[in-house]
Amino acid sequence: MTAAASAHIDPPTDLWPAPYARGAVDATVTVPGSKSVTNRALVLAALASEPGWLRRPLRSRDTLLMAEALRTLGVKIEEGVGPDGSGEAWRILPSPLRGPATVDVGNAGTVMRFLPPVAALADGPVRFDGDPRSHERPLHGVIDALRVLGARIDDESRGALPMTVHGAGGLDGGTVEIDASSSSQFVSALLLSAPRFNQGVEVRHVGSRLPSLPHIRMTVDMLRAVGAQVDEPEHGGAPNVWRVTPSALRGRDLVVEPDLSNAQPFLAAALVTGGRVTVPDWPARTTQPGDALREIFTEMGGSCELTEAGLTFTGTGRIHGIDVDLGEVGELTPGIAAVAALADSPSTLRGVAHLRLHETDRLAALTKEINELGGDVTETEDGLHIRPRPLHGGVFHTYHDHRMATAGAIIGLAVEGVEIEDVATTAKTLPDFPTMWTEMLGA
Ligand SMILES: O=C(O)C1=C[C@@H](OP(=O)(O)O)[C@@H](O)[C@H](O)C1
Ligand SMILES: C=C(OP(=O)(O)O)C(=O)O
Repeated sequence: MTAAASAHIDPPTDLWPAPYARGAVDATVTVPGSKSVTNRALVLAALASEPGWLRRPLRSRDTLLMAEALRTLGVKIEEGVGPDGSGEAWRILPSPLRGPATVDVGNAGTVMRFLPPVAALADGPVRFDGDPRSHERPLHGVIDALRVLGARIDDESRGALPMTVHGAGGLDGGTVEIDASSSSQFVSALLLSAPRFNQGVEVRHVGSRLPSLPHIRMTVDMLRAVGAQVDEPEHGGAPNVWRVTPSALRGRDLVVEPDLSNAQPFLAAALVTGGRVTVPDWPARTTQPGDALREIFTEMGGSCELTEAGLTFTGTGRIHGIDVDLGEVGELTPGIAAVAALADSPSTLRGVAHLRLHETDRLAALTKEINELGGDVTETEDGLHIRPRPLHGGVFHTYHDHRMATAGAIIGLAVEGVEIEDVATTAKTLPDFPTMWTEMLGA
């Protein structure tokens, strides 16, 4: 091989000029289904004792990886229209779970955490691997707990991917203590499969903070909706113990709610441009953390109204800073940080130390990228301090993080010349983002 042929050549950087808003947006934006609901529903349907339907599922990298992994384990997932003939749907036909199998988790926290307990129920080895970042994201809570509950796992990297779960056709289950302070998904993962464990499960969180409680509530609600019995005694006002009784699960006909965290950049556009955006089908009641945007973005200067048409969010063009604990709604942090960088007063975002272990180290990435556009952001122990300053154009790097890309697009609305690196990374949860964004702006 010649020196030139062996030299490492960086691929050309893919830059997307973020559209600058010349006026107030006025748009209705239909947001695809929730990632968190779709992937929980797929797992529960795969573990059920009868077929189920999933209508308006999200079709994005994370959910297609989940569907593909379940197919590899023997579950049939067919394309179809829902039983009432409306909308696109998946029909899920559970079958005995089989190994050997190989699961690609990509960089999906839901796939890498929710599927190892399912694999323990398969009748052979299941190998898990994914993107380089998946090797760095914490998984010890799931691995250690599954071992206590009776599973055999080879994790050559000790507590991380890649690993092999040696499915034995069933799992004892029982009582386990875990530290879920680095990810709520450890708790959700164990609860979702627990009705199929011989003794069910009792999970006790023993760590310091427990992030993303609404996502654990989503798990509990969705389990109950398919007939599982879940008890969650409260401790100091919040649950820290969950008990799931062994039982058969019903097949469900579920219409997936729009992804309210993916609605965030569009609502932010109303706030930033002093415009108006309506998101149809905004649920009146939901466990999705994105529902907190109604309160957070209102405090930051807008107003919202929930009607038959959906949620209409209206901005005034003035954005105020905010001091807020985002521990329960961590995945909203990049979008809130982007809006905060454009505000008329400083912001402090707290309670999100665990974001250092998300798709990328989000606290470091937001600090670096906003500061490179002229901003003044500092990392704190558990969040960000953002002092707004006039920003200028430049490249906004995204680190394979969909929410970094949408955060950069929000800033680009108000700052001319922002270019988003690898906007295609939004395909993790919202493949049509660039088109939806330009359509919202009337381009
Ligand atoms: O269970 C879920 O669907 C999720 C839980 C949260 O994870 P962490 O608790 O790891 O933050 C959230 O950030 C992620 O986007 C989705
Ligand atoms: C943290 C996120 O994803 P994951 O499910 O991969 O943890 C996210 O979507 O913001």
